[in-house]
Amino acid sequence: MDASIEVAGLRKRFGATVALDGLSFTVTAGQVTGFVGPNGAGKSTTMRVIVGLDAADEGSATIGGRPYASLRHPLSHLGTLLDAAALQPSRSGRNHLLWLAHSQGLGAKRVDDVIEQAGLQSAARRKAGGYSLGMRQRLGLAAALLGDPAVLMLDEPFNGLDPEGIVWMRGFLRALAAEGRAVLVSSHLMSELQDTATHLVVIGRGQLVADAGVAELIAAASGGRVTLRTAARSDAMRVLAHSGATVTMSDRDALTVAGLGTGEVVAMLNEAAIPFTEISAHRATLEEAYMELTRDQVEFRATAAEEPSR
Ligand SMILES: Nc1ncnc2c1ncn2[C@@H]1O[C@H](COP(=O)(O)OP(=O)(O)OP(=O)(O)O)[C@@H](O)[C@H]1O
Repeated sequence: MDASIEVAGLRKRFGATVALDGLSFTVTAGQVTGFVGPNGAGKSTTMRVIVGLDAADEGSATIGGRPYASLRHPLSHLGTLLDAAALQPSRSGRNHLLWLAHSQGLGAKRVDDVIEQAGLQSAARRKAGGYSLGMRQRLGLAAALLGDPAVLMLDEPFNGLDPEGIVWMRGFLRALAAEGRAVLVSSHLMSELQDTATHLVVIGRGQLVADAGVAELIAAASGGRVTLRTAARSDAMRVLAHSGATVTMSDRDALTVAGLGTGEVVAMLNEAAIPFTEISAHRATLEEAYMELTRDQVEFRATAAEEPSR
C-alpha cells in the first residue's frame, strides 16, 4: 500500500452551510504537508470525512488507494490526531494506549515504544484527566503512532505546546516524513509550519486555494522585491520613487522596494551619494505568502468600521 491520502471532488453541506465545495488534493509520501486555511475553511470537516466520521455528499477520500472504512487494521495504515481531549480521564495515559493497542491486536511492547517516541515516559502512569493540553497532544501523537502507519493526519498538533514542545514537534514531524511517511498537519499559525512543511494545501470556503511547494509559494510572495537598510531613509525614498519604484517602509530603518533589481538600487543610491548598510533580495515569510493567498477567503473578517482607530 502506498503512503498517500487522496481527496477527490469532496462536497459536504451542513444545512445551508457549504463546508466542502468540490475539494481535491493529494498528500504524498516523504514530506510534511501543511493543511491551512482561515477559520471555517473546512479543514476539520475534510479530516473527519477522510476517516469516515462525517459522510461526504459527493466525492471520495482514500488512504493508499482504499477508503478508510475498508481497512482491516486502520491504525496500521493511518494514524490520526483529531481531538486531543477525547480520552477517558480516569485512565492513565499508558492504559489508554494499551486499550487502543489491544483493539488492534498490538502488544504492550509497542505501547512502551510509542510512549518513549512521544516523550511521555514521566506522565504515562498518571491519570490522563490531569494532563495539560501539551501532554494530551503527546498522548494523541503516541496513539497515532501505535500501528506504525505509513500515513499520519494530525489536526492542530502544535496546540497547547510550549516553545520547547513546538521545536520538538517540528523535528519529530520532519523525522516521520524522512522515514517515507505521508504526513498531513493542519495549523492556524504559519510560523509553526515554517521549517517543517515542504508542501502546503491551502483551502478557503471549502475550495482549494493553493496546492504547492513551500519554496515556490515563498518565491512567488517575495515578488522580486528588495530590502534596503539606510539611515537616510527619506532621501532614498525620494530618489527611488522618482525612478518609478514603489517604496514602502518596513521597519525603523528599512525600506522595501518593488520595481527595481538590487543592482539598479545600488547604482541609484551610489549616484545620489546616499549611504546604506544593507541591501538584499526580499524573502517573504510563510506567513506573508499565506496572507496573500487567503486575502479574499476569510469567512469572518472585521469590517473597516470595526477595526480599531489609529
Ligand atoms: N457539525 C456541524 N454542523 C454544522 N455546521 C458545521 C459542522 N461542522 C462544521 N460546520 C461548518 O462547516 C464549515 C467548515 O468548518 P470546519 O470546522 O471544517 O472548518 P475549519 O477549517 O476546521 O475551521 P477552524 O480553523 O475554525 O477549526 C464552517 O462554516 C462550520 O461552521
